[in-house]
Amino acid sequence: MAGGSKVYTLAEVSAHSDRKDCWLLIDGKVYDVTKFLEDHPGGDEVLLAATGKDASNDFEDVGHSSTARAMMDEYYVGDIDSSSIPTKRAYTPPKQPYYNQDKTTDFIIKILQFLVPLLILGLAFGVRFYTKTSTA
Ligand code: HEM
Repeated sequence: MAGGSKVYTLAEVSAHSDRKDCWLLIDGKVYDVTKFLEDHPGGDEVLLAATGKDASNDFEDVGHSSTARAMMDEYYVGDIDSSSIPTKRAYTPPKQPYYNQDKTTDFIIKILQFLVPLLILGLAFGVRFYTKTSTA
């Protein structure tokens, strides 16, 4: 099958996912690699495993040569209807326990951590001073 300018949905591409009929979706283009399965240097299993989805990452991860990329034209049958590919879900931050945005209490705690030892020190000096003067 050659020279297709047909637009397929992901569901249509997914319908061709076996050894006798194997289509791949790579970079928005649809390839019928059925005849190439046995000749693929990476084996047929990887190609079959890459069916029914956007195989662009799988294809790129292997680091295919320019020769491999040139071969693709031969198997090109059409393009993908991009609206049929599920888009990545928007990032939703994980639910966190209540976060104290108001730093006032933190600030008060820090001041107290600093003041309380000072207070104790002052008290100790006060007591010492008092006991000294009273006994003198
Ligand atoms: C129309 C699509 C594809 C064509 C024409 C193609 C062609 C080739 C060619 C010519 C090679 C030999 C090495 C090179 O020249 O880069 C190769 C290797 C390989 N390909 Fe593909 N390939 C296709 C799709 C895929 C996909 C979707 C996968 C999925 C993972 C894949 C996995 C591999 C692996 C694992 C190797 C072996 C790499 C190695 O052993 O060095 N290929 N392919």
